[in-house]
Amino acid sequence: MARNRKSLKNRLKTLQNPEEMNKRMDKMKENKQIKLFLVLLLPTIFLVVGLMIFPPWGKMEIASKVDTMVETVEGADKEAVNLKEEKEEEKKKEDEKEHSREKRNLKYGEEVEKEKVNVDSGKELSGSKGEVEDKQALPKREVPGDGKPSKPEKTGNSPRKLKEDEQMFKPTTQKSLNIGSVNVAGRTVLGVELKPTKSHNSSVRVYKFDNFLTDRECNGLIQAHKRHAQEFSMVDPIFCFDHISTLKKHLRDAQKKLKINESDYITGTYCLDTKFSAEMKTFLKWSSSTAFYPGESPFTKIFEDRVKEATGLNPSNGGKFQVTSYPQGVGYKTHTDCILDGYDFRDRMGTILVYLQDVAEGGETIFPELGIKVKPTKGMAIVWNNMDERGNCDPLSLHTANEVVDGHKYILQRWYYYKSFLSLGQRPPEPDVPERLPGTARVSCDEYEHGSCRWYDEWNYDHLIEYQLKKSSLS
Ligand SMILES: O=C(O)CCC(=O)C(=O)O
Ligand SMILES: [Fe+2]
Repeated sequence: MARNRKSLKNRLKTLQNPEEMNKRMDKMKENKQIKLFLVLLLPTIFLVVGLMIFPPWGKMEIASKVDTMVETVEGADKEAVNLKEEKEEEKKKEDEKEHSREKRNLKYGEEVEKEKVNVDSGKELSGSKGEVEDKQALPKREVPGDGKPSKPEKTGNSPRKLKEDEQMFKPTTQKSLNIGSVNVAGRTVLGVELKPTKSHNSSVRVYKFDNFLTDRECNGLIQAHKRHAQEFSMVDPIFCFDHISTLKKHLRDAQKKLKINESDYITGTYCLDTKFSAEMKTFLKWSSSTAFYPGESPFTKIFEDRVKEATGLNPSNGGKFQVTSYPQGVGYKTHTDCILDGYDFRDRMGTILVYLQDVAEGGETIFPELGIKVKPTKGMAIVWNNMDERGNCDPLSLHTANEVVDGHKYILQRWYYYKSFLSLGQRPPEPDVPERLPGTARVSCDEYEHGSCRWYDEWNYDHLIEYQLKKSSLS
């Protein structure tokens, strides 16, 4: 309070003194000028400093850079879109190819079904087994009938899934036959051993079952095979040889003078290119094999159950079902169904073969080492073991299909493996090599005997492997 009173007194003193008053007025004017100066100068300073830090020309440059980038990104986007479109187009083509393949394969299954080869039994259809491929054992040489596991290839399954399946898979072993009897369409059919006419110390035993398939089943299979083969014959097949010497023998026999060199083979194979293959088609003869797989027709279950009952052969050790036909003048080389000196138990322990129609003359199945000769008789099955109980391929299991002299021979074949594997009984994916039109069949001419070429509706890697092994001998 005392301080307020003192400052009031000072103010009164100033007002009463005019000199003091003028001094004060001048000071106030000075202060106003400084304020005005500051008000005008400061924004200018800020403006100048601002322009120095963020020059508008720099911004223009950045903006133009951003624009260019946008353009580039848009360009890249367009390129990506084009690429994507191209990829989609490619995928579409690939899918179409795959689809037509699947359609073909399925069609065969449908055909077998359509022909009602299953009418004698109304049993349930089993689902198709497991997976595509397991540990690969490459065949040492070509084995008739394409029975060995094929090379792992494109599949719809992830490697992880395959691995899981592989771990889950429990192989079954089929060491021997256990021949008995079976009921076929209300009749008991009995297995009978075919006695060898030659003495031998072989483990191989051959048995026959009359009327193992009904007439209706035989006819159905023939019809399905014929249709399938007919469909396949729309595209010229590619001719493959186990060796160039086999090709030369065929040419010599047909009295054909064709100059063929390395460039006429499809790269990576022993298969002749389209031009030469078309030429071969005009003079070679072959038997034809078409195949279907477990679950692709109700018949597969009926057949494997019947086989199990009659022979003890376990369905899970069975491979594909193959129908083969031989026209007049054609037979098949002397061979074993298993690999001699093989190193793998995943080999064909037993074979069942059913004759689907009579053959007027020739076409016998001959076991030269055992002295056994079987005349094709409609519905009759023969079954034998190729390996002994320890899993060795028995060389005395050699057999031949004698040339058909009069008539047309049709058979159904199925092989049972000593040790089963994951891809057994699965339709194998077709290899990409050699490049060919979809639906192109392969005629394999392996060894020169009885005109042993065989037209397969499926591909495997044997000829590619053979080629790799014998590449040097090509020239
Ligand atoms: O047709 C035959 O009699 C025998 C055929 C054969 O042994 C085979 O294809 O592996
Ligand atoms: Fe055979």
